[in-house]
Amino acid sequence: MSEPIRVAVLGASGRMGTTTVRAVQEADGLELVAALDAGDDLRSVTDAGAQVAVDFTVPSVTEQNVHVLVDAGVHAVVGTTGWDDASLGRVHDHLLRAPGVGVVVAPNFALGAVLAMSFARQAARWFESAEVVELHHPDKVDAPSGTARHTAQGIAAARAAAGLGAVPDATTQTLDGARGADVDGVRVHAVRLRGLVAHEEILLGNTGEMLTIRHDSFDRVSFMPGVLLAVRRVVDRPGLTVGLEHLLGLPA
Ligand SMILES: NC(=O)C1=CN([C@@H]2O[C@H](COP(=O)(O)OP(=O)(O)OC[C@H]3O[C@@H](n4cnc5c(N)ncnc54)[C@H](OP(=O)(O)O)[C@@H]3O)[C@@H](O)[C@H]2O)C=CC1
Ligand SMILES: O=C(O)C1=N[C@H](C(=O)O)C[C@H](O)C1
Repeated sequence: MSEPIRVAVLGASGRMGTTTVRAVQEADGLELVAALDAGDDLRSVTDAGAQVAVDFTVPSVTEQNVHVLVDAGVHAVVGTTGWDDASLGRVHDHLLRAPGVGVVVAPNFALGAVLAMSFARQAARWFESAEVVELHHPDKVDAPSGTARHTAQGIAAARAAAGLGAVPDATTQTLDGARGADVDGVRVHAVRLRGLVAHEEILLGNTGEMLTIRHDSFDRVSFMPGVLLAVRRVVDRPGLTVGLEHLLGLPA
């Protein structure tokens, strides 16, 4: 039998961190060797001999964590939000100087959410209108969600590739925020409600019809199959991968 993959979890006491620690401990072929929280020294990841670190921390520290891990030759699986083209570009460039090291950044590890985003990209070219509504627990610190941004970017790219123009919208008078955030021309709305975990609705409209694509994470265990898949794959996937769709063989 092959040796287990040695895994560290960053943000281990958080909502996702605690679920990830449990999932790694229960997974075949993985061994939890370090669990770090705010204030812990990242050197304990390498001291513990971790091959892969999973980051579920906070947007303000996740990029710096990844650079430290890459310098140490540790593969990274990142679920923390807050990434943009500039921060992803810096990690991409860093990885060119660290051959063999892999980083997977995924805004959502729930298989249904990744499929919903893929379906939305596939459908987007056939609809005049598109808007995204994300709904989360009120303890979430960022809005809109990383998933909603990724969804809107995918829809916008599909619309552009199909030669569609701007989404129709006659609004000229509005309260600030009433039409949500503009992500590449696609409106994104964020709801924060006690009782929710993580939910998204993608609304696609034509005259006389609407297609709704909805995904619900009712429990954080929904993210774990995707996290474990990424941990197992990242060790043989050098460079930067953005989005779990690439590991599931879905069209990007
Ligand atoms: N990709 C995906 O599928 C998913 C992504 N997420 C994202 O994951 C992130 C975490 O979410 P969630 O678990 O709900 O948030 P929490 O606030 O529950 O957890 C974050 C944890 O990170 C800790 N932390 C802060 N700074 C550091 C640091 N420098 N090193 C190590 N740990 C640190 C915090 O500690 P302290 O509280 O002491 O500051 C806290 O325990 C968010 O960005 C969220 O959007 C969430 C769900 C799914
Ligand atoms: O903070 C959360 O809870 C979640 N964050 C991620 C995001 O911002 O997209 C993934 C999921 O929506 C849960």
